[in-house]
Amino acid sequence: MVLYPVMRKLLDKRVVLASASPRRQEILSHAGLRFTVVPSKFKENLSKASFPTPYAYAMETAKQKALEVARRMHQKDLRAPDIVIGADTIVALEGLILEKPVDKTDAYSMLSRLSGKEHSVFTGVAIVQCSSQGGGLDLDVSEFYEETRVRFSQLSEELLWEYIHSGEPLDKAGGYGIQALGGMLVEAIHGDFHNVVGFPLNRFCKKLAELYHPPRPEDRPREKQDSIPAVDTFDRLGDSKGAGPGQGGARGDRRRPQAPGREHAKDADSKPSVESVPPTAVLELIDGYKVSKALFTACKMKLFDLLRDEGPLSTADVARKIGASEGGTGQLLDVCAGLGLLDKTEGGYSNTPLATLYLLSDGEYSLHSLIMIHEEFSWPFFSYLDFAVREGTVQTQRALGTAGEDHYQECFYKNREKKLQFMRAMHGHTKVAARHVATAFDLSGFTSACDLGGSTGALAYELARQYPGLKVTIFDLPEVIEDAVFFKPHGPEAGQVSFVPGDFFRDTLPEADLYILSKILHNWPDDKVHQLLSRISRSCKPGGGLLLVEMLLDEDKCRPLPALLKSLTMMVLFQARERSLSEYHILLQAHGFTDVRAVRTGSIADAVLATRA
Ligand SMILES: Cc1cn([C@H]2C[C@H](O)[C@@H](COP(=O)(O)OP(=O)(O)OP(=O)(O)O)O2)c(=O)[nH]c1=O
Repeated sequence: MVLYPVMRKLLDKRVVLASASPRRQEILSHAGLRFTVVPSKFKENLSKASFPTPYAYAMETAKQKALEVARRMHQKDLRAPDIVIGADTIVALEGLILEKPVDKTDAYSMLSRLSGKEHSVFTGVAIVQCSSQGGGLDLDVSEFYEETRVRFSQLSEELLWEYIHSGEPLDKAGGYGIQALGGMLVEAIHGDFHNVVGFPLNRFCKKLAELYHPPRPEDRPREKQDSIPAVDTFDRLGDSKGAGPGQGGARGDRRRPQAPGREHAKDADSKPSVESVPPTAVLELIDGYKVSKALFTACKMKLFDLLRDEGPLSTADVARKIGASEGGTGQLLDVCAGLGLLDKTEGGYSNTPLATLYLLSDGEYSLHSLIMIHEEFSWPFFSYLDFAVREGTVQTQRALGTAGEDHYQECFYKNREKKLQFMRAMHGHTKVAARHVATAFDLSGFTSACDLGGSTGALAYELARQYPGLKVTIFDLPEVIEDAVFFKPHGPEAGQVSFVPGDFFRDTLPEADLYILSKILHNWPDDKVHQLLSRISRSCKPGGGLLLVEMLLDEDKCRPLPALLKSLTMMVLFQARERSLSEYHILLQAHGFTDVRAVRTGSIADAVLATRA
């Protein structure tokens, strides 16, 4: 769907694939991309230990591969290509990164490790846009990664050696090729097959669509030629001269995103015109609320559940089953198809993987309850955004028709059904990013953790899975704890997690080496935030840790857009907000925490770790 417009945009560009991998060449040429192959000479020898996650390593290697080619071509030709694409595929198992085996013995050691277990295949991709002006080279890097989970069956020694002797493992990450003989070793795969073979085509197309069709105001950050340390520390952020922390520091030259029209406005000679600054971006902004409302409505009508259970279904069937008009249902279904949530074929409508993963009401990573909270609570509060901005107060009276003091209670704990909906919403939202957060830092030095406001335990159970030596206590309101049992997993990690009822503003906090505040600080106004941090600071022993899980704003507070919108939501609902790393640093320092580090996980929540001085 996005392919054609994107590929058309690339037709007049010099595209280079910085990879010797025949698989990548094949995947991209089958997708209709025209490109030249220039294998990268970058030595894949970055220190793995310096990356907090395997995918951070893969993304950085991909970026360095692409940058090496862009610079080399620029030096040689004095004209770099328009776009250089780099990729790096790795296999990750139990914290270990496996690349291509060096010999048969190495292949044996890799494959026997993978036998009978599930592992992740990560491909990091870098898209480097080059422009050479006045002899200089300006590079603009966009990166992403994709993860596919692969489960191997139990491999006998005989099969293992026969496979190794076939010669297939040697030029492949993890020592196998799923696309050929190695496919016989694989019991199950969850995610994009092409990603395992070396290139996540689907994500790549979406990324291109984001970059080229149409240009969006919240364009990705621009990078100069320096590399990105995966962990931001405040000290590093503060290095840059004349810029706020974060600009020109750890994340390179992150210039302001250029909204269409901004660059024209700067140029006094060229007056913006409808031709040079088309209105597409504004029209898209106008339509934003329609997109949200279409999603809310489809979820409210449980269309995705219906199509999972009985699909593919025609418009008439769907309309009949949900008791709605055929005309309206057809339009809603088509919009969902246009949004990439449904596939429409001659056989009828069915869910796309995106809908299957996130929009079913009972999926493991379901965001259905979260969507319903937005429909029922955020939507009415946002209707009074102008009042909230003007008056600087929460618009409970206008939005809910009540003047309740504690509208958090009002919204989410009104009755058991609402409370469970809220808990399910938080559960799905936390679960999506839980693994990214749990592995953002090496927390193996901690033996006890206390997740304050940890609700259903979505993060606690993931921490327990990642750190078998860690005991996690969830400290939350009694009414939350009494229903947390519904979310308990069946695995051994359940035994590492316990629940203590209490109010973190009033009751004594349980003892722990590591305190966790996951999406808590953004719920409260500043005075409450200080009150809570001061209580944690008093309970935390010197050397203990505090892990914050929030969406980090960039230092200029103009990016990333999801964090900005989240912040606006927190303002409208609670007169609260999201913060930048330097703001957290100041807060944490004021309460006796030092060594503040952050990892932007690339998922829907980032992680900040600090140590009690
Ligand atoms: C897991 C797996 C990997 N692979 C391949 C994809 C990649 O080519 C390779 C991982 O090595 P990479 O270092 O990512 O790529 P490469 O060395 O082949 O090419 P270049 O560095 O020039 O870009 O493993 C498969 O073909 N099938 C598989 O199932």
